[in-house]
Amino acid sequence: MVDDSFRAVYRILDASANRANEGFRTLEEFVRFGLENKTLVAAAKQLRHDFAQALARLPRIQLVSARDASSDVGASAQTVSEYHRKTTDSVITAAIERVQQSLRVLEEYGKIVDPAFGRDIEAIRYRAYNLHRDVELQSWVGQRLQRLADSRLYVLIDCMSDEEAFLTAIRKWAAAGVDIFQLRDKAADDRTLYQRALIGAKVAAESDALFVINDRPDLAVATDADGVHVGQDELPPGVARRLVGPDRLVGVSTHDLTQVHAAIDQGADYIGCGPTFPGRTKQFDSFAGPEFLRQVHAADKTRPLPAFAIGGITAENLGQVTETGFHRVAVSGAVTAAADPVAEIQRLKRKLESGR
Ligand SMILES: Cc1ncc(COP(=O)(O)OP(=O)(O)O)c(N)n1
Ligand SMILES: Cc1ncsc1CCOP(=O)(O)O
Ligand SMILES: [Mg+2]
Repeated sequence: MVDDSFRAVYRILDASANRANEGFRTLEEFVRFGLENKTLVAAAKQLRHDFAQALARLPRIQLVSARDASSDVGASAQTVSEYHRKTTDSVITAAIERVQQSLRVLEEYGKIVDPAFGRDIEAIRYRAYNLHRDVELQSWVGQRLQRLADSRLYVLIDCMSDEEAFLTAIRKWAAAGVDIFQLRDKAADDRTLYQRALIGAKVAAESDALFVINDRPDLAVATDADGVHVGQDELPPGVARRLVGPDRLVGVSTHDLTQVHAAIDQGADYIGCGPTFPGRTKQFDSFAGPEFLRQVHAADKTRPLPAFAIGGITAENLGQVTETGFHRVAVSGAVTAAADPVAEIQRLKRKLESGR
């Protein structure tokens, strides 16, 4: 029979142990079947195993004897939010919170029964914090990579006349179908770039569009942008990666297949391929043209990598791009200089999605 003075403690430990186990398993299923990340699966399994080892210090028969789910006054106290899970991210967040809260309860009340148990659970709790960090980062970068894979229309924008015009354009153009924005403004000072990028990253995130900074990994990190785009004259992709970290995107400009393969080897998440046609935003002495696009599309190695044709692309010449096999484009003047940018965005998007 359970000593009444300990009965409440045993019930608390029993409930928290079950809740933590359920949370660990919920996380592990996402890491295994959602992220398909072997390293994280191994870490999650090991943590769950070590947690079970720590629980073995508790008098199990006492915990089970004290269990009385039918008289649990907390069982009927539900919050509305616990029945709402919109995405796997919200499931993961709830599971992480459940594990962390349960481990803290086990640690504090477990010390009453066995101080060594409290110490074991404290160590498990800190390992759980790190695992949760890695799962959330992987999940966030996973989302960015998925949105990148789904992207078709990429628009390069400058700082525009003021913050309001900048913010309004991003909001309206994202709603019209822009998948990725890149802030590229060679005339702007750092403070202006920084302030616009803070706004752009936030507004783009609200609209499910990605927001990338041209040339500057430091600004991408400082403004929590989704990534950075570097050309052949900027920092090498591997260095940009070191600066922005594993959970942001690194895009690389390419003008021939050698540069394409180098970009892939250095960990690019996507490539820009051009310049394709003469345009108004940047002048070139020569053009890689549609032939380069055909080469990239035909090269097996580039298969999985999102590639955006760039340079003088408009709705009028888009057909010359899509017939090479490309179905992603990066444009600037076609949208920013259009009389009706929203209509132009919709026109480009329709053509990209229809393939003609
Ligand atoms: C998507 C995309 N592709 C290519 C470029 C060109 O980048 P880069 O060669 O570094 O030239 P600048 O844009 O820095 O003048 C790009 N910006 N975006
Ligand atoms: C930055 C850059 N790099 C290659 S072409 C280009 C400019 C793209 O702008 P537009 O679409 O107006 O030619
Ligand atoms: Mg550049």
